[in-house]
Amino acid sequence: MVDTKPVVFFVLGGPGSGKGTQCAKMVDQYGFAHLSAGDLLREEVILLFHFISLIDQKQRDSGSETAQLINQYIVEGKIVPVEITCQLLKKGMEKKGWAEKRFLIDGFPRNQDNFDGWDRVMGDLVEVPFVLFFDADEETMINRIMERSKTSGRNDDNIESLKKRFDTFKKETMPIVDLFDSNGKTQKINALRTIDEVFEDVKKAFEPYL
Ligand SMILES: Nc1ncnc2c1ncn2[C@@H]1O[C@H](COP(=O)(O)OP(=O)(O)OP(=O)(O)O)[C@@H](O)[C@H]1O
Ligand SMILES: Nc1ccn([C@H]2C[C@H](O)[C@@H](COP(=O)(O)O)O2)c(=O)n1
Ligand SMILES: [Mg+2]
Repeated sequence: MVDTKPVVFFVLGGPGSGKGTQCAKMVDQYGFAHLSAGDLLREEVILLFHFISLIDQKQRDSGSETAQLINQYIVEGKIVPVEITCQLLKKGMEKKGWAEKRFLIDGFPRNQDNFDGWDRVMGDLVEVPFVLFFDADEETMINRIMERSKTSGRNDDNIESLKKRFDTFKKETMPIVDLFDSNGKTQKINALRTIDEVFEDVKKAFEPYL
C-alpha cells in the first residue's frame, strides 16, 4: 500500500517576520492547510471562557485554569506546555482531514519541549521535509507588530510583551531552527522585502510539493 502520511512543513521566524501572511498566500494559491499554533491557543482561550457557563463546576474549574494559564503564557511571551499545543494541532489536522493534506504548521516547534512533545505524539505519523524560516531584523519586526497592533486586538501586540517574545525567540526558538539546520532541514527566507517578493522565494522552496 502507498504510504499516505501527511506532509508537515514547520514555519518559524520571529514575531512579525511574516509567517501568517505567507502561509495565507500558500493556502489561497496552492491549497495548503494552515494551522497557526498561536491562533489555536488564542481560540482555545476564547472557547474555554465562552463555554465556561455551560459546563459543570469541576470542568469549569479546570477549563478556566487552562484558559488563564494559556493567556498568562501568551502575555508573558512564554511557550505554553506542549501537551496543550500538540493536542490542539493534532485535532486541527484531523478536522482538516489530515491524510491527504500538505500542512503548514506556523509557530511550532518553538522550543525543545515543543520539539520533543511533537516527536512523541506525531513523530511516526507525519513526514517533515523541512522548516521554513523567515529571517528579519528586530527593528523591522517591531515596526510591523506595532503597526499590526492598531487592528489586531492581540493582548501580546504591545512593547512589553513583544520584548519578552523576542527574548524567548532568541533563547528558545533559534536553537530549534539551528537544530533543523544542522540536519540540512532549514530553508531560510529573507523576510525583509515586500510580501510579494518574499512569496517568490517561498514558492521556490515548495516547488517539489506544488
Ligand atoms: N514582507 C512584509 N513587508 C511588510 N509588512 C509585512 C510583510 N509581511 C508581513 N507584513 C505585515 O507585518 C505584520 C506581521 O505579519 P504576520 O502576522 O504575518 O507575522 P507573524 O510572523 O505571523 O507574526 P506573529 O508571530 O506575531 O504571529 C502584519 O501586519 C503583516 O501585514
Ligand atoms: N508553539 C507555540 C506557539 C505560540 N505560543 C504562544 C506564545 C506566543 O508568544 C503566542 C503567539 O504566537 P504567534 O501567534 O506569535 O505565533 O502564542 C506558544 O506558547 N507555543
Ligand atoms: Mg502569526
